[in-house]
Amino acid sequence: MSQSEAERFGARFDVSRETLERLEAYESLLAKWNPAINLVSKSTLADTWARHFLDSAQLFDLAPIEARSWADLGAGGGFPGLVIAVMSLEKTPEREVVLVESDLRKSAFLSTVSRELGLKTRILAKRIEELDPLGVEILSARALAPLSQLLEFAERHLRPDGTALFPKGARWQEELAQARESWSFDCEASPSLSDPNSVVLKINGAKRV
Ligand SMILES: C[S@@+](CC[C@H](N)C(=O)[O-])C[C@H]1O[C@@H](n2cnc3c(N)ncnc32)[C@H](O)[C@@H]1O
Repeated sequence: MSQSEAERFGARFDVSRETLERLEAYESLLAKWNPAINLVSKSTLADTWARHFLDSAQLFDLAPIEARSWADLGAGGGFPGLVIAVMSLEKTPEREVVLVESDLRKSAFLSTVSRELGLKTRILAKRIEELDPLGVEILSARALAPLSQLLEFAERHLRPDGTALFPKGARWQEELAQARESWSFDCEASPSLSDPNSVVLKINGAKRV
């Protein structure tokens, strides 16, 4: 862990020392478990704050602070869901973050971090397609599926007035055009803080056309 990275993160997102200590504990657990279960690619592990924490935390500010329910689909090693849960504990403590991850070893990791950090989460070790509708206010998914598929998940799991937040890479415009063939929706694309070619798509009011 680089102290200056944590400090920069703290200043950028205006979070307390306690929140930074929780993220440091998360970083240690990630480094400990990663060789066995490959939660993130080895090449990004040395740069967890920029590649994973910052990239996840940017979604926090795009969601209404009053939202009480958030689900992160295909959470993997906890990005963005666990970072959102850490920030929520300080800033909106009544919020519950549901983490959906079908891989049992990864979901065991999510449960361990969550318990050790005292987070308000619910870990669902199931396939997204097998879940009863979650009815959440905010839905996120990073590196899970093309936008059209994510909108199908949102149709089932997001409240009609809810907001979907999907980080997307360099081909985001192509995915957006393809999704518009089957869906109508409002979409704002915010430039990513972690990669100049990437964006976070904020989607509301998705309906099949
Ligand atoms: C490429 S990883 C991304 C993980 C994390 N969101 C990230 O950005 O680091 C996709 C994750 O989604 C999980 N996954 C894929 N399809 C799923 C499904 N249908 N239901 C639940 N989890 C799924 C995989 O096990 C994997 O951990």
